[in-house]
Amino acid sequence: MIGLYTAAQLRPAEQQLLAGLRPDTLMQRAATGLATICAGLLGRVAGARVVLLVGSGDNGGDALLAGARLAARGAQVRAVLLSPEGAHAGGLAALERAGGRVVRGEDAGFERADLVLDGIVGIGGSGPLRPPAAELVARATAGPGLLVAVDVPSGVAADTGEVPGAAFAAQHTITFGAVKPGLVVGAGRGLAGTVHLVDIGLGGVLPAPDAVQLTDADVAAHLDAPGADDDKYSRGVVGVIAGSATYPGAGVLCTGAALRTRPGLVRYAGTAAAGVTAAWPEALVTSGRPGDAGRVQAWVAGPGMGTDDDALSVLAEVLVTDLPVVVDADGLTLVSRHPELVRDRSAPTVLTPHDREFARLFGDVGPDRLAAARRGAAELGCTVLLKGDATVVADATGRTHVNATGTPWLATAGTGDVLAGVLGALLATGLPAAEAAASAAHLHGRAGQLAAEHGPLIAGDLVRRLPETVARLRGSVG
Ligand SMILES: NC(=O)C1=CN([C@@H]2O[C@H](COP(=O)(O)OP(=O)(O)OC[C@H]3O[C@@H](n4cnc5c(N)ncnc54)[C@H](O)[C@@H]3O)[C@@H](O)[C@H]2O)[C@@H](O)CC1
Ligand SMILES: [K+]
Repeated sequence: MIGLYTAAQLRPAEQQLLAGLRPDTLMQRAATGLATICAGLLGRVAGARVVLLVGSGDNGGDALLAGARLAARGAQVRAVLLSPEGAHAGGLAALERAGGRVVRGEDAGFERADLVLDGIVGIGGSGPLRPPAAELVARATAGPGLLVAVDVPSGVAADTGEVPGAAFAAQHTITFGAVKPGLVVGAGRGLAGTVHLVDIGLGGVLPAPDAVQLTDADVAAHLDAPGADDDKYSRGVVGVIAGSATYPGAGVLCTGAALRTRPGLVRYAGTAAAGVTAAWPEALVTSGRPGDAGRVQAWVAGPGMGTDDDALSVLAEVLVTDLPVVVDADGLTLVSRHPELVRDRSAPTVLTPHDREFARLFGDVGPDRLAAARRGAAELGCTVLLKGDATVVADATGRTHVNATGTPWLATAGTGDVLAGVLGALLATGLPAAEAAASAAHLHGRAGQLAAEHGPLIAGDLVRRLPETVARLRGSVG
């Protein structure tokens, strides 16, 4: 599990750690890590042209100290100071001692730079990047130099990923102590590039994280192989309500995904029964009501089921049970009209909206996706899986996961139906809703990555790749 930490969580931890250390110890550790990674990215340090963008806080101090280390190894380092009187004095002195030079923006040589290090602002930033910083960023990023951000790309809100104005579009972000949410979610995710974490020794003093990312190993732990005592019922029976006689596709994809994630038993209830059974003879189908399907441990309801009164009565029948339920797609439209169907439940419910569905349920997502998912979850006392470039899962207690897998190729018809089926299968095993939802997003993203290795993907490819994805995840942890 990778913990994501806000500035408000990091600062006291840093203070606590610093209490027993020399005042500049953490900054020196940060700068050493920064210089080492920059050297690795450059390949050859001697003679490399490095430009530092230096703000007046400690983020600029990090850049100056790292620049000093690179200069000491023979790099030609130039520093542009946004506020000459405010620049970190120790960092500036170290840079000059090592042969680095302070220059005006016009003399930075961005057009010939090998690497630009953005130390304008880190976790101390607020609001849109101010005009002089924004102008400097525009010029710096137009050149050929490798774009490396110190701690957080300037202009990205570290806690949320909000990007309210101009920002440094980094190819790499070298972050200290812990990964910040803004590097992995929202608009910030798209500006952070590859994230490198430098350990500055905070491990023992960090509180519980604000949010987490699951790793392959975390998800693999939920995908254990059947034991000798297992039978088709003991692995968790999923019930699927999806698709219609006219449009059976959602039922086929959702049922297939559930079967392929955790083969045991999948039951299907609805008017797409004929299409589903043709595609998946392994599923037990009924064209009747959910109550006719037989016993299940979790329901998935919604993809392609329609939004008329019949669909509403079917959804209501499932939501009055004391079983975990995933509500997706058309089911979300129905819940937005009848939120009490979810609010009044005591069993776990997972809602899986994309942004427009979320807006219908809870109002606009806004720039802070973590806060939005938490808000929705608290409002209806459920788990919200907010789909996106980095899917966010929050439960009613505020526990939050940010997904770390996936590919833009997943933005194609039917992939949501697959996710709903994967999630239903995991929920039926008895996993808590938030774990099931976060694991499903992770697995779905990995299946997408695997399918994309073979070319442009369609949703059916994800279903086909699920067994191999599960095998790879399990294999990755031996
Ligand atoms: N606190 C610690 O113990 C450590 C901090 N470190 C570094 O210190 C950084 C935090 O330092 P600070 O608290 O000094 O804050 P920052 O350096 O992140 O930001 C403060 C500076 O940014 C300016 N600023 C704020 N918003 C701005 C905007 N919208 N446009 C332009 N300028 C803006 C402020 O005027 C101020 O000069 C971290 O991001 C990290 O890089 C690291 O050295 C590791 C240890
Ligand atoms: K920065």
